[in-house]
Amino acid sequence: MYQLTIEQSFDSAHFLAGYQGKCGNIHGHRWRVLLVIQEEKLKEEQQQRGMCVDFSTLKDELKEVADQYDHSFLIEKDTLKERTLEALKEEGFSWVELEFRPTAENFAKHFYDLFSQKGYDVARVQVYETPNNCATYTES
Ligand SMILES: Nc1nc2c(c(=O)[nH]1)N=C([C@H](O)[C@H](O)COP(=O)(O)OP(=O)(O)OP(=O)(O)O)CN2
Repeated sequence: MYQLTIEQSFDSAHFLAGYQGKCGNIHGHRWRVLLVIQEEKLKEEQQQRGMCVDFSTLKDELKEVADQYDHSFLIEKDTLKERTLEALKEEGFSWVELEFRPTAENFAKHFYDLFSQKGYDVARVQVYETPNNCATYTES
């Protein structure tokens, strides 16, 4: 089995709704996402001969996803008042509404599912929320 690992990152603000402690306040992270995909066999033809998939293809796909969150405010759906969102909008701030609480675990599963849906055999996804804190999601 061959495995490829690709890393991308994004800088975002978030808070954990309902969290008793400092992470309940708005704060920022540089989120590092490590995507590991696997293949039994390498491609045999043309450009990708001897590869599972071209690193640059995978890197671009992960960057496209990471860029959706970059320099944004990640808000779990229904956790801020409508008038707070209106005020953010008036100030010209942008945010991304998430269906899940923005924890490292939930992001790891989110990226796992996304790349599985794209047709990759995803071995695992690791999300570093800080240099020392990392969550891994795998199904194998
Ligand atoms: N299992 C999880 N625990 C926590 C998560 C998470 O995603 N999964 N997230 C948070 C907070 O977002 C927090 O910012 C990160 O944790 P923490 O270690 O408290 O952050 P720091 O490294 O900045 O803490 P220092 O005390 O400054 O070292 C909380 N828990």
